[in-house]
Amino acid sequence: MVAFADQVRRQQWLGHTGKPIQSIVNIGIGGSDLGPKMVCHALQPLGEPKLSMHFVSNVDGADLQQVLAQIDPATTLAIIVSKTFTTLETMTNAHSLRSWLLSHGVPEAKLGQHLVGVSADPARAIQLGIAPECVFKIWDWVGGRYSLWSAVGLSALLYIGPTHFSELLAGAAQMDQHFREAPLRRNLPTILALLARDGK
Ligand SMILES: O=P(O)(O)OC[C@H]1O[C@](O)(CO)[C@@H](O)[C@@H]1O
Repeated sequence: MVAFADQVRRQQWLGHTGKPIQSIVNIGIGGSDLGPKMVCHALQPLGEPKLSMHFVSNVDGADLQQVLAQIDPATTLAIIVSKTFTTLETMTNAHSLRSWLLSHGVPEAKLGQHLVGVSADPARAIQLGIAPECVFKIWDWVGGRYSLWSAVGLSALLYIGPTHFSELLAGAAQMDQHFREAPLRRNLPTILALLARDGK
């Protein structure tokens, strides 16, 4: 995943016309959308300025159309993120985006340069035309709401780069440890949960 991200970030991963990737479109919903979207938003100052990031989750076609109006198929990389690769909203948007690429000049044989997948079920991703080596695997035991820390974080990795992404993972591991060990009155996730409850 890091080798792939490095290639895209160094402008060595080329679209079908030989131009480097400039736009990343993350297609997913729930945990396959919100985590990476939040990281890209929150860590924008660390983001790669040559990449514009887009997130599509709504099955209402207006969501996807708004993004397609801003990007060039020749320089677009779509990441289809779905643990199951069966989620209706994500599959609908993935098929629409695939058709848009094909109808805007991307030859079927070169779709692999514009489409990658993240899934616990790589065979389903390959059926969509994604090259086997471009399917990044999520472990079965990763729950959707925590999946940012797995391959679902690919768009965040592309945007903030491997060094910052490793720091993000290390920070999460540190917080896991703090949650397990800190006394309740100083336990940050516990305090946040209590504040959220009181806020209701
Ligand atoms: O990643 P998938 O399989 O497309 O599922 C999308 C989301 O739907 C849920 O299964 C339920 O909302 C979440 O856990 C998950 O993040």
